[in-house]
Amino acid sequence: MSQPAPPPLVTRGLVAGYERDLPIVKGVDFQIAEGEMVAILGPNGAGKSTFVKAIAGTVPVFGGDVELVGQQIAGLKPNQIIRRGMAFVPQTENIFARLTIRENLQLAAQILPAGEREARIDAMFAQFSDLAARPNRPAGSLSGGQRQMLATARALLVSPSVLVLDEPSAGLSPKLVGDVFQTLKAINETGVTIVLVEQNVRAALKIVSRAIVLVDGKLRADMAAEELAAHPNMGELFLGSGSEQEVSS
Ligand SMILES: Nc1ncnc2c1ncn2[C@@H]1O[C@H](COP(=O)(O)OP(=O)(O)OP(=O)(O)O)[C@@H](O)[C@H]1O
Repeated sequence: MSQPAPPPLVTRGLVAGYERDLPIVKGVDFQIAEGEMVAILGPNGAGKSTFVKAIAGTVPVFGGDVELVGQQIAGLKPNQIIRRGMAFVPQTENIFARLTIRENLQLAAQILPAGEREARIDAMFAQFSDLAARPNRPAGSLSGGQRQMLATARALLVSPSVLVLDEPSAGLSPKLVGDVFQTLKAINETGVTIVLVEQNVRAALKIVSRAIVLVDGKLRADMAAEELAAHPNMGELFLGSGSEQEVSS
């Protein structure tokens, strides 16, 4: 009998932060199945961004494992992680404002073999019609939603199997949040596994199938999106008050 394929992304006891003696992420176990879309939720300062940055290799990992399709990636550099199939869209500084849309995509495409770059850029223009409409426009002149689309297109250029986004809706109007989330849902439906950090809890729970809640760097809940949305103690879950027990479905 053949072995089942390893999950796209797993963390085991992940400890990470900015100083070794002051960890922000304090031993988080997380797993996502192929094709799943999962939100990382929690109060301000809970360590959500630090968690995904550690997975993406932009914040130091001090302990535990991160596995991408069964391969250990903790401690690798961001570019090595991208080459193994995981792309990360940071919350800020995710595009080059002074460069045009096309130049932004060309820069991201440098990681690909030369012969594949133009075809992948064309594929992104086919997928993101707003970007294709004016490819020579400076990225700095785009609206917040379009910038987020450009940052996402830069990440998708490398055909990742896992896409990780840090607060893709930050700073956007409710209408644009809806547009960005629908685009992410459509990307997920093409088979890309997605992990996203979100503050916009209600909107996020409408597009993901599952969510985890981090409080003070620890896993507080891991449950189906519908169940979390209907949870009678959602406020308590997010504040981390009440029982110190992990809440399970
Ligand atoms: N570059 C940094 N250097 C040192 N500490 C940092 C740095 N970035 C974040 N922190 C600290 O790490 C903790 C967790 O921050 P993090 O941004 O991961 O939380 P978060 O859950 O994403 O919060 P928010 O929703 O407010 O963005 C906070 O106490 C924060 O001050």
